[in-house]
Amino acid sequence: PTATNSGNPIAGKTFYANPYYSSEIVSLAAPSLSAAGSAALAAKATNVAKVGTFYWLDVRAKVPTIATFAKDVQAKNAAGANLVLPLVVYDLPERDCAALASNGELTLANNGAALYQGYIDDIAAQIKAFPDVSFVLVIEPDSLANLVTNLNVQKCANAADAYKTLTQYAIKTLNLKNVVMYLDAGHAGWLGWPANVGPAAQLFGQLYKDAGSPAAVRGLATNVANYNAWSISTCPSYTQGNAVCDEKSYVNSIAPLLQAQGFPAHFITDTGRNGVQPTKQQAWGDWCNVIGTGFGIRPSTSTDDPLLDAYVWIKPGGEGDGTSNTTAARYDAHCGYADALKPAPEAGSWFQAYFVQLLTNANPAF
Ligand SMILES: O=[N+]([O-])c1ccc(O[C@@H]2O[C@H](CO)[C@@H](O[C@@H]3O[C@H](CO)[C@@H](O[C@@H]4O[C@H](CO)[C@@H](O)[C@H](O)[C@H]4O)[C@H](O)[C@H]3O)[C@H](O)[C@H]2O)cc1
Ligand SMILES: [Mg+2]
Repeated sequence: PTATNSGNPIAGKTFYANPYYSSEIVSLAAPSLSAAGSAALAAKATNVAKVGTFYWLDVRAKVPTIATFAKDVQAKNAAGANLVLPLVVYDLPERDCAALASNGELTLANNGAALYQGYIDDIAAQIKAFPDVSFVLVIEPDSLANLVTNLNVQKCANAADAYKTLTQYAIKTLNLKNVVMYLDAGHAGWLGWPANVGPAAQLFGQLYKDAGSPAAVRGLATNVANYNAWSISTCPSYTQGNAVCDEKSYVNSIAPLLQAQGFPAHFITDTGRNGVQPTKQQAWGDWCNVIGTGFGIRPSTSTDDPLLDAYVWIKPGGEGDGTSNTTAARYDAHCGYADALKPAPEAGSWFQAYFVQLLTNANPAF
């Protein structure tokens, strides 16, 4: 494929709305809203349950769920739907190495590399069992991005080689006909800085080539679990110093650098929590449970940029970013900041007040 408009492999597809997220809403959010007398919001909540979000394989125990969802997708597609199954691969040893909130189950000291390869093998086996189902995979949020900016963090420095070799293992093993993969690439406020975008492109390009340029690797995913606009006319104050202040400009600045290295990357961008612009972030690096946010543009493969395959909801809105309990093992100070909604549950757990915030502030509205 040559230019930036080579065929979008997910064009026209709809993202599967998995029953895990819809059950969080139907069994947790809606009843709570009704009990609080917000019948109107409860009704809107059930509409959110129909939106296709990415399902995070954040522990090995969740891998068998793939089969459950894939069977449902098969049935729905047999009945005329045009669904793809969106998943996040997210279990590297020393996960989230520069933070604490999302640290995972695997560590290098406890056989984490071998266990991770087993995790990837299990995912591949599930996918191979459903050759007629198309899978869209986001590979390891917050991993390679941390190798660009946080090698000064001991945990990241120690894990750097493992992150690279295991990511290569993942994209080679998951390089299957019914798979489209996007490597996580942070966001405009992380790797979009002029000082970071070159090293980022170098890292992604090298890894792509070292893995043999896998056909299933379509490009990069941006803004995962973050809040940046896809396209904004006035850069918010907290982005000062970086003209690359939205995801569209980040994508358009990194794409040619990747192309130059033989990586014809295309993109997907997380719009699950970017509906309110500018955000209420006090600093651009504030990432935890940010107040005042809203659901953003709905998932769609109709975009305004040939580089962008789709707007997607990767971080499921309503699942927390990190606990605000200062005594918790995974307590990260970012989740105690003034612009972080409190009290907050552990990362990945249902955060009802946050869901209500996103729903109330949704743009477009529900
Ligand atoms: O003026 N200048 O010239 C200049 C030059 C350089 C500057 O430095 C840049 O400053 C940026 C902040 O502005 C930093 O970006 C932050 O980096 C954090 C990781 O360290 C990210 O945190 C992750 O966020 C994830 C969700 O996105 C969480 O899931 C995950 O748990 C969590 O760890 C933040 O998003 C991201 O915003 C850059 O590293 C840093 O290089 C700054 C100014
Ligand atoms: Mg996180």
